[in-house]
Amino acid sequence: MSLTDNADEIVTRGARKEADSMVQVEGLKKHFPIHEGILRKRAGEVRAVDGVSFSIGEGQTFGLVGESGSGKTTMGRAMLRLTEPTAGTVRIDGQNVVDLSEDELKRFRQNMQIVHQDPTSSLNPRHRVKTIIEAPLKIHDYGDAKERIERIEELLDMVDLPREYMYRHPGQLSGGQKQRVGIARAVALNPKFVVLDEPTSALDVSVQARIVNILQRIQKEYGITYLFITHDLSLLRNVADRIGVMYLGRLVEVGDVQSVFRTPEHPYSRALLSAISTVSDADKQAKPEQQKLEGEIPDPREKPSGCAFRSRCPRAFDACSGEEPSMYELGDDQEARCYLHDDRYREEPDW
Ligand SMILES: Nc1ncnc2c1ncn2[C@@H]1O[C@H](COP(=O)(O)OP(=O)(O)OP(=O)(O)O)[C@@H](O)[C@H]1O
Repeated sequence: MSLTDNADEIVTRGARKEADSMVQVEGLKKHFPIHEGILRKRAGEVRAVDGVSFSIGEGQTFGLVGESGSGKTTMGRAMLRLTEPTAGTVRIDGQNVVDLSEDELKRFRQNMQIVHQDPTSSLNPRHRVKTIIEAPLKIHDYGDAKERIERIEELLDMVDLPREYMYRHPGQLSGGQKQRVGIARAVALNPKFVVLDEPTSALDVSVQARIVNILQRIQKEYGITYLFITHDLSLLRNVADRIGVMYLGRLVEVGDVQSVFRTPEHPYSRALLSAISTVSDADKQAKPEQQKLEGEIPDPREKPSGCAFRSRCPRAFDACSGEEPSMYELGDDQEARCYLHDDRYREEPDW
């Protein structure tokens, strides 16, 4: 265990560890100004994403988990520049997308796509499926009309939809079928990186597994790198290679999925894991004591000083209200932002 209280050191270590990564995020921030009163005067800001760094290996899935309001969607959108980041860099296949001009960004979009949570609002109800899937192909000058139809057929096969569905409107499809159209549209140009923003949470439980299955199959076949955003940690057990746990705009734990499930090293991760019933006995074994997550996530405008989780943390002690803890390296691929891992506080209750 070592204390990494120097930002440069963290960046260097991350870069070395993930030399073959497809996605590298460093110091990403997105702050939203808050305006109040008739004159809409600036009255503060919401630090939705506040200095986040992580990377994703090529063809891998990084699961991003946290309660509602922790900043997951904003992070996914800022990474794709669907909202402009306030600071930081996002490298996708070596290209810092934050640096791209509008024209360059438009071209680069074929490499990075998103699947939205709600397929109903993300598909234009007036357009046929053909028009919806063809849109990115046309924008990026993919072949002639015949080649585009062939590609649409291929994509419908890929998401297990009958080819004749290309002549249907979204209103004639079930929720799961609409989401499959959303996936077909996102992968139409064979992107390198796709953000999956709660891709199954608006769907019936019965169709969720099917959607996950399709996403995994496509990833395997095309080697696509995923950021899988969810508030459902149990979903990530079989889907993610690595996990990032987010709380009030910051990552509090990052690690490979096995390690985080077996031995969650941040009290927040432990609390999230305690709340799910599908943790296996093997996962429970290392840390049998369960912790309940009490209270609500604080208003991000009134973020506690020091460790932001301390207002809800059963293990909080004096140091937690001082400086925010750094990320402590805890294994080959696991780190947690918690003073319980600092040698200076080893006297504290053994958890
Ligand atoms: N356009 C915006 N203007 C101001 N604040 C915003 C904006 N978008 C998001 N926020 C705030 O940023 C914080 C993070 O929101 P975000 O939607 O990214 O969280 P989330 O973890 O994805 O939550 P959910 O699971 O509910 O989607 C919240 O406090 C939210 O109110």
